[in-house]
Amino acid sequence: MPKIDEEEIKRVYIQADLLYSEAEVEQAINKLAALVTEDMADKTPVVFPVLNGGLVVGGKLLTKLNFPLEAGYLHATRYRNTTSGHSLEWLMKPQIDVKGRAVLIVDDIFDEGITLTEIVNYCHAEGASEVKVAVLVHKNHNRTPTATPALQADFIGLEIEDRYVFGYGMDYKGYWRNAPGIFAVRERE
Ligand SMILES: O=P(O)(O)OC[C@H]1O[C@H](OP(=O)(O)OP(=O)(O)O)[C@H](O)[C@@H]1O
Ligand code: HPA
Repeated sequence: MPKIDEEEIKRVYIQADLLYSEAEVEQAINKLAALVTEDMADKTPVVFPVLNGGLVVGGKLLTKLNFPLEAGYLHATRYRNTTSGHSLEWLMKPQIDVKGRAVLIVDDIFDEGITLTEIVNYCHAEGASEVKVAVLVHKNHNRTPTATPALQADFIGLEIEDRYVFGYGMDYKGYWRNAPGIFAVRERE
């Protein structure tokens, strides 16, 4: 395990640009809850936050969904605590049977969409009757690989520009998932 550069981790936080304050993010989670409730309140869904990044928004969203649902989790990673994506590695597949069920996947960020595409395809292959996706943040860019089917998130909290971000579950090299807001890493000048 390479030793972490604590100075770099602290510097990145100090120099980062705040894109959305804690209050703005909390408001976005309330909006997500309203959108999900309107669509799924009568479907007794199974809700799976995607660990690690979906831990914060998943937990915050769950207590705002005031209708019958089952909550589990799944764990998949593509960036492995770096700032660029690779192939998806499953660390834990859903442990609740999704056959014939409406499923809600909750994640922190839709970037290239590869992670959520694979998870949605997996749930469909396991027999889910429908699979919806809620993300706290959607990143705007044109980098999506052409091989990726054009999955769209069904419920989006906030739109962000094409910068590497952290906070509210999103990490910078494994750190700052706890940052109280959404911050963009400052590019080197
Ligand atoms: O749209 P994509 O380009 O596929 O990227 C989005 C995914 O990347 C992050 O997970 P990561 O692989 O970093 O694992 P983590 O959740 O443990 O941070 C994030 O939590 C999303 O799940
Ligand atoms: O900008 C990002 N930040 C944190 N995690 C991510 N996973 C994909 N894109 C990002």
